[in-house]
Amino acid sequence: MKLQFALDVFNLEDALSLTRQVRDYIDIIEIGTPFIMESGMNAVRRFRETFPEKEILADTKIMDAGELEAGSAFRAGADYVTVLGVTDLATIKACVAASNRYGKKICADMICVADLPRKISELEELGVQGIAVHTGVDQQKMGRTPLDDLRIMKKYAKHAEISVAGGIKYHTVPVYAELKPDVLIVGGAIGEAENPAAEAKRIYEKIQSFNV
Ligand SMILES: O=C(CO)[C@H](O)[C@H](O)COP(=O)(O)O
Repeated sequence: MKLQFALDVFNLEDALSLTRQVRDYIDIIEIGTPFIMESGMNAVRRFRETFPEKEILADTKIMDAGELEAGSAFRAGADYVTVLGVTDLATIKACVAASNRYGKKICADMICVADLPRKISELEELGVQGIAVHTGVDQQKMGRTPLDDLRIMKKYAKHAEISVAGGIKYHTVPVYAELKPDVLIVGGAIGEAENPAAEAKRIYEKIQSFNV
């Protein structure tokens, strides 16, 4: 199980500095959607140069023009690019084509997908390499968590790597880790902590205790 650190920030230099503090405790760096909206693919390029040893996910949440937009993020240095599961299958197919051209991976974000079992089957049929269970920031404010969706995902996914995101914190890591997703995604709990390095370390170590 890997730890993906989501950078939902706005300032490139602050994000680089924050990531330097936690780099020993994270496996995947997520260039979050608000960050991409602010800094574009320049953020992906800078992180690729600065953290050559890390995997990078560009959280583009693609909705259209799949080949064009995914290709842009892969050329900038992303190892994973996200597409929205709710979009047209033609767009998802185009993203997968781009991932195969660059030898990288597409991750479908299942935020707001109503029929998870059906969508999981369609995505795996198209060759999507990763699927993310995701309760968004606005949904979290209504008290929702991604736990039930993760249970469904584990039941129906056959090949794809499974990741999970949505307000995960140190004390809730075990309930997710017990379900054995491939990637746990944590944003605010690390980025907004008083001591991000200490928080990343204890979350990373907790995850490692489930990897034995
Ligand atoms: O994709 C996202 C928002 O759309 C976030 O990156 C993801 O939800 C993880 O952040 P947090 O742990 O703060 O919920």
